[in-house]
Amino acid sequence: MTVRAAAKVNLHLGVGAPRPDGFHPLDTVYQAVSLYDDVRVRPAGSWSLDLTAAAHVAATDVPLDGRNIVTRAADLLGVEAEVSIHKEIPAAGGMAGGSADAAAALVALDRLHDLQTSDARLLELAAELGSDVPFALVGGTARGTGRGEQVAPVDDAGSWWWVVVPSGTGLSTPEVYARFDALRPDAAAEPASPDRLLAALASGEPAALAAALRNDLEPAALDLRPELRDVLEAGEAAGALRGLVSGSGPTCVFLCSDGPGAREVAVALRSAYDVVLTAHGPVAGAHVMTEAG
Ligand SMILES: C[C@](O)(CO)[C@H](O)COP(=O)(O)OP(=O)(O)OC[C@H]1O[C@@H](n2ccc(N)nc2=O)[C@H](O)[C@@H]1O
Ligand SMILES: Nc1ncnc2c1ncn2[C@@H]1O[C@H](COP(=O)(O)OP(=O)(O)OP(=O)(O)O)[C@@H](O)[C@H]1O
Repeated sequence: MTVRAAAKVNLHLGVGAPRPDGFHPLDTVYQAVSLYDDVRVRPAGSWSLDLTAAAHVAATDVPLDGRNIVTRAADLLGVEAEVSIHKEIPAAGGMAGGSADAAAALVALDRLHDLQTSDARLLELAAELGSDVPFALVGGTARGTGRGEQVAPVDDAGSWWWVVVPSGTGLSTPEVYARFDALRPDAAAEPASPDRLLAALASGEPAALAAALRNDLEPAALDLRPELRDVLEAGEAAGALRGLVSGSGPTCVFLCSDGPGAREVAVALRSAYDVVLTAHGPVAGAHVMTEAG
């Protein structure tokens, strides 16, 4: 059986001052977009894991041992399987590729072994694996609070088009949060609320959404990777409504007016950047693709 899970973009990422446990309080709005990883599981008496990746994914740094988040998901469920991951989501790119794999693995292994884990328990296990993993289960467009793991769907009247420019080299999420702390020693305890973004989503208007996009981690990602400013400028010069660093970066995403608009921006950016993808959102959370006998 194969379970598919989508990448995410944070449309709003409000970040507060670090909590005593080191995590940052978030008020974020996630959107699942149409770049997918697939996790295929087969019955087996022992554990095995292999990985393939689309040409645009630099997956050589993804560990295949007990550190892989899919192995950790199987450990939580206490099951064995023969598992293959196929990645189309940029690795360490700020689009929650590892989190998508974890969510897909939870669903796939639960089904394979007929564990009948409740949705509430799957969400708890997801939160143990990582802050972004519960959203990867749920998909669509959702608000995330706590450290990002408490997710609730929000009204989204639009169908939104994105151009995605991954970077050859990933950024470490803890490093980006540490740079946020260094740049913002005065950060308020409470993260910024997404009210304006939520109103824009409900309007369905691309120009309103473009004006409301916000990522508090963007200055930290740009400080670590100044060249991303050029990427953002190039996308906006090519006609995107707005460019934004995705989550902790370094992937840059560009909101466009519609599908043809996104294709036009993508064509223009391909003259300067090796990998330029288009995607739309919102799309579904982790879901079963095939049930092989
Ligand atoms: C940047 C985002 O992708 C935005 O959605 C997420 O906040 C990151 O989520 P994630 O990759 O699932 O992160 P986790 O695996 O939970 O945490 C990795 C590390 O990121 C930092 N971290 C993560 C989430 C959070 N709310 N505050 C943090 O400071 C911590 O240093 C933590 O040790
Ligand atoms: N299945 C997996 N796929 C990708 N990375 C994994 C996986 N398992 C463990 N990792 C490790 O997690 C790190 C972050 O990978 P991931 O692709 O989830 O980052 P990300 O897209 O920046 O995530 P986020 O947006 O949640 O910060 C990688 O550098 C890798 O070492």
